[in-house]
Amino acid sequence: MNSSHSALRARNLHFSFGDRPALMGLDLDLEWGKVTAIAGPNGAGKSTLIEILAGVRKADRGVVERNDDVALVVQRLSSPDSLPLTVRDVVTMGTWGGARAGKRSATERKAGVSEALARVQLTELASSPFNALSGGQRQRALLAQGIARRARIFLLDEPAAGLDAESRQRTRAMLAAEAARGAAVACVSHDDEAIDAADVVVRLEGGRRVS
Ligand SMILES: Nc1ncnc2c1ncn2[C@@H]1O[C@H](COP(=O)(O)OP(=O)(O)OP(=O)(O)O)[C@@H](O)[C@H]1O
Repeated sequence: MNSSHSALRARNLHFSFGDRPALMGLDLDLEWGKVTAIAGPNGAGKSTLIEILAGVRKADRGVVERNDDVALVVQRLSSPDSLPLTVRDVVTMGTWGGARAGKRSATERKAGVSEALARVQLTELASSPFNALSGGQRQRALLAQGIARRARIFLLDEPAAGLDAESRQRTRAMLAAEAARGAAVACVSHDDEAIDAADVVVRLEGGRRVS
């Protein structure tokens, strides 16, 4: 296999919490232009996998090869009350780092932030406090942060509960749009609709990939 063809390639991932194995030898490829749903029962290892793919948790064994910047959209993030951030602030943070950040002028960055806000339909809430957003809106703001950074790999840990059907549907449409632009998207999905809508479905059970 030529690894340069996939956006992300993971091989033989192992991870344990103490003596409790969470991932046991998992292989995964994420392809450009595709949405991959990561499905499976509670405790199967989905969140652990997403964190290892994103690089915020290190596998005990195995390798992850990432062929572009990764945007990680986690569950239930909030900003500290002592550091009030607007939605625009959160999206602007996306322009601070990343492989492509340094090459842009301040004007280009501002335009990139506005475009990212528009792509996730949050333009009207740009000046609102991030903590005042609903769970689904926060998720979209973090997605916009990745878009502003021009990340091309999006990893989402979708909460099992707490988002209404309309909100999930909106996020799903936005992820499909990013994939249509060529991004590689992986999303932990709990509902059948999201799993049915994905281009690729990866199922975990007890820390192993079963399909
Ligand atoms: N911080 C932790 N300390 C100890 N064990 C943990 C920790 N986080 C997860 N685990 C265990 O690791 C295994 C995998 O958990 P993980 O959260 O990755 O599963 P999941 O598929 O995302 O579950 P859910 O659908 O409930 O979010 C489970 O057995 C879980 O109990």
